[in-house]
Order: sequence, then structure tokens, then C-alpha cells
Amino acid sequence: MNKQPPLIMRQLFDRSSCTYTYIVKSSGSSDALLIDPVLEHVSRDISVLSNMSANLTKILNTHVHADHVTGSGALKERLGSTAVQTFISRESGAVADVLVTNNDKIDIGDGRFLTVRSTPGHTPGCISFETDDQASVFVGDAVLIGGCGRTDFQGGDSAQLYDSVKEKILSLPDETNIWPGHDYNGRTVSTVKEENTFNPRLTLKKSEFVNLMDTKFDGSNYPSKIDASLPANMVCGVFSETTKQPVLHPGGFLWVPEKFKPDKMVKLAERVKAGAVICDLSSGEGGTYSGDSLDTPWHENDHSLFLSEFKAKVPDFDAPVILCCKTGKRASKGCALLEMAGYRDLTNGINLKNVAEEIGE
Ligand SMILES: N[C@@H](CCC(=O)N[C@@H](CSS)C(=O)NCC(=O)O)C(=O)O
Repeated sequence: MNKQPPLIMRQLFDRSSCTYTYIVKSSGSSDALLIDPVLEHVSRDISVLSNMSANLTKILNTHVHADHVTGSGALKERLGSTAVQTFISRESGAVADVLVTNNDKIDIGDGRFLTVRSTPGHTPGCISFETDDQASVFVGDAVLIGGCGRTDFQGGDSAQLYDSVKEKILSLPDETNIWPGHDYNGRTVSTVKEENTFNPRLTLKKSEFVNLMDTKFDGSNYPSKIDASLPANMVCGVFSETTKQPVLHPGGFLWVPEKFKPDKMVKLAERVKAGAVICDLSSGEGGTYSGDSLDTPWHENDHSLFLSEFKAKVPDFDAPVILCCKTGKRASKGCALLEMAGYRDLTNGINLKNVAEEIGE
């Protein structure tokens, strides 16, 4: 029987965001891959790879991180953009060289591979990477040691997270090592058996888990770097040489949560009474309203510009805001973008005519 060459692994840490980065390679190949690199540690990662005589060929991202900027783009720039490929899930909506989906195989070299497991819930596009011998699984933020990723922004869904984790991670053999994306208490690795036995969240019944998560994580205390991280990570950390901002997302894709879709508009009159700032993104295409409204044009191909113009007009992240346009579509994208940037009280008002009708004008 052919024995598989052993895998060599390194776990690296970012103290600021408590993020783990992993190097994985096969002993019989010089090729190596990195999982979840952090921008500030690109030099360290290159140096560790060099000491291992390893040649970085692939950078895998478990998801669009909200608490740190990925080192993917900077590593590509330093090591040669054609020599290294970036990976992220197709479901994340982000841009990378390779978009992967459930059950895809990622070659490590020397006959070894990782299998992609779709594990949404912390975000819709979260994936885990399982080694071919099931000795290890790199889970990003789906499972944390004695915990799990939060589910209160970026389309998080606690019921979905519970199902993902139970079906794709905690169903692996007892002895499978679980390598998390973070640990805030100095722990490094766990096993399926330990998490199935002791994880205080994931040993709950699904309804109890959902209740706990939805109470504990209420959309407050967002990661402090969310504003810079999300736009950068949607393009795998590639920055424009001229603006030094993340390059624009081709096509301007924005994930729009259900609650911001135009047909989900609710309690508009109540938000107006609460003193909501009404912003018109349509430059007057959506009818009129007798009260005050701010004209803040939507920039379909430059979300950063919209964000900076909006922030200059509405600096308070807790201000109630109603976005309007002509049909509610641009407003829904605007709400999604502003929520990712940290605004907490957003409503899609569809258009000014609709606002006027809702409040009985
Ligand atoms: N304070 C940190 C953010 C901490 C945090 O929210 N961590 C996330 C993973 S990074 S999006 C999480 O899911 N935590 C789970 C938990 O149980 O705390 C910062 O400002 O960056």
C-alpha cells in the first residue's frame, strides 16, 4: 500500500486581531499554500516560507474577513502575481484568481489535497478546508475553540451556521484536528471530539443555539477594522497604486441582505418620526418629499467614493437613515454598503414619493 507523504504545517498568529494563518505543504514537494494571511504579516510569512524552503503557490481565504485585511494581494505583489493564485468561495461574491465551491479539491502537491467544505453561517460564503486524510480541518470562523463565529453582520445566519458546523465539521472523525481562524484566549487547536463534548454553544439544541447567538450578538461592537477590511477583502486585498484604496470590485457586486430589498420596506413612518436622515441617491429621479433630504449620488462603479461622500454628510453611525432612489435598487445596495461600513439604523425607503405617501403627505 502506498503511504501518503506527511503534511507539514505551521500555525502563525496576529496579536492585533487574534487571527491564525496557516502554512500547509507536503513533505515531498516544495510547493506550499497559505490559509488566511494577514496584511501586516506578509514579510513574516515570506520569511517563514523561505526558511522552510517552500515556494508559495496558493493563498486560500476561508471568507471575507471583517476584522483584518487579508495579506493575499500584498503577497501576490511581492512574490509575483502569476506565481501565486488567490482562492475564495464563489458564494462570497468576492474577487480572487480562483473561485471555489463545496467539494472542490485544492492540490497541495505530491498527491496531497484539501477538499473545500461549504460552511456558511458566519458569512454566506464561509468555507472550510479538510485534509485528504481527515486529520485536520481549517475552519475559519465557523468553529472557534469553545465557541463559533458571530452571525450578526455580513449576512450571518445562526441557524445556517449550526447546520453547517454539525454537518460538515463536527461529523468528522473524533480525532480530526480543528484549526480555527481565531482564538482570543491563547488556545491553538482542538478536535472534533472536544468541541462535540465541551463547546458551550455547539452542544446546545439548534433552537437554543439560535436564541443564544441572536441575543449575544445584536449588531453592536462590530470589529474595529470592519470599515477598511470588507472593501479590501472583497477584492482579496488588491490595492490601487494610485489611490492606495482597495481596487474597485468589478461589476460593483454588493451582497444585499433580505431586509434591505425594496419589497421588505417596513416602519418607514416610524423611522421618519425618529428623525431619520433621508438621503436621495437618484439625483431627483424618485419624486419629491416636502421635508429635508440629502442629495448623495450613488456611484455604481465606485462604492468607496459613495461611502466617503456619505460619511462626510452623515458622520454618526447611529443616525437613523432612510435611503431612496428611483426603484429601491440602488438604495438597497447603499444600505448593504453602509451596514458593512458600520451604520446601524438603515431603511430602504425606495423613493421620495414613497416616503411622502407613507407618512401621509
Ligand atoms: N473585537 C474584535 C472582534 C471580535 C469578533 O467579533 N470576532 C469575530 C470574528 S472576527 S469577524 C467573532 O466571530 N467572534 C465570536 C465571538 O464569540 O466573539 C475586533 O475589534 O476586531
